[in-house]
Amino acid sequence: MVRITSTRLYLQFLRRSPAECTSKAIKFHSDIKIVEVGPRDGLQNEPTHVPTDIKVDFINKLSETGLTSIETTSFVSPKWVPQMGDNAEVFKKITKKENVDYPVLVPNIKGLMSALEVGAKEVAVFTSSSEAFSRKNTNCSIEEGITRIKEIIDVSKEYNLRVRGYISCVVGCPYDGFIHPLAVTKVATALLELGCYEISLGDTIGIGTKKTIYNMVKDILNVTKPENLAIHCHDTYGQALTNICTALDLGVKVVDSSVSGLGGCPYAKGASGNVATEDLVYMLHGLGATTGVDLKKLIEAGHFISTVINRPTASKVNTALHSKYFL
Ligand SMILES: CC(C)(COP(=O)([O-])OP(=O)([O-])OC[C@H]1O[C@@H](n2cnc3c(N)ncnc32)[C@H](O)[C@@H]1OP(=O)([O-])[O-])[C@@H](O)C(=O)NCCC(=O)NCCSC(=O)C[C@@](C)(O)CC(=O)[O-]
Repeated sequence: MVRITSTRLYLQFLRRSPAECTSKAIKFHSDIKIVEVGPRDGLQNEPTHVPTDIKVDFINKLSETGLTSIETTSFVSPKWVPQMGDNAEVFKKITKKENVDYPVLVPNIKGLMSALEVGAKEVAVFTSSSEAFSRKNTNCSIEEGITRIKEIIDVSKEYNLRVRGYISCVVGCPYDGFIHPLAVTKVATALLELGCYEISLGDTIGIGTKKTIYNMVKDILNVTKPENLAIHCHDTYGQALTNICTALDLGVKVVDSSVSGLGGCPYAKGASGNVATEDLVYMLHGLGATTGVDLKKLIEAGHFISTVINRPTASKVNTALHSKYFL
């Protein structure tokens, strides 16, 4: 807590405009891009099957909120993640808006080919900074995973596809425990060298704190600029917003989130959803940042999906504002 020791200092403090009291990074980077991962990261772990048309309606509603990137589905093995088994149908059926990107997650060349067939323009590849998680999630080592990613990127270049890279377990792993920042920097360097335009740093089990997130991002900034990074925080321990602010303070300007806080990873038992997009937008707007997102429409989309999957929203902002806006 700041202790004000003299009346003069106290008066100076009171005279500061609200903008001066905001996070450093927000002042320097007022445009924050949100990558909505609810339809993919959010729904992939849902135990009951969500009908394709519901997924399509959900994505269409998200497309109307002002979000500019919506991760739509994943072209992974349906044996591993059955919920994403209707990937092609979902992708083909959604109404694509010109100013919105619809990236899809792919684990290998087979997934990439399916994504190309339906006309995806951007793919996301994924690996981990933890060896054990890599094996659980993709049945291969980190090194083998990076070889698969190289194959994906080589083909993607021929088709002018943008490739975003995810790294999971950037501060901790459910199997390997604490992850050293150097392990993350090593994988991030490899993905950037291969040609990923952005690396999304995933705190898969939401175990990060201000300190561990700071140390991890700071270390990666030895090899790349903040413009090449995104932060992806699950909220298992309620630290997501704080951790996101920590990354923003270091210059990161892209944040992943899931409307209504949907989600969890099928290979990280107990991991809860991503930070809720509604909570993120509320926080960013409160800091004076621009996101282009209409909070009211977002709340409606979050309420829609929570209702159809029969799950209370994990967004505090949605809980607080839904009745005010809609009842
Ligand atoms: C990578 C594999 C495929 C390896 O799985 P495998 O079993 O080693 O692969 P395989 O090559 O032996 O294939 C097994 C079967 O899957 C099929 N197959 C193989 N590939 C595909 C494909 N692309 N699309 C459709 N089918 C596929 C393949 O054809 C074969 O079918 P069969 O001959 O038995 O009938 C598997 O482990 C997999 O799909 N893993 C994905 C797991 C996943 O989706 N996890 C969640 C996403 S990552 C995440 O959530 C974290 C993140 C990104 O959000 C960030 C964070 O929070 O940390």
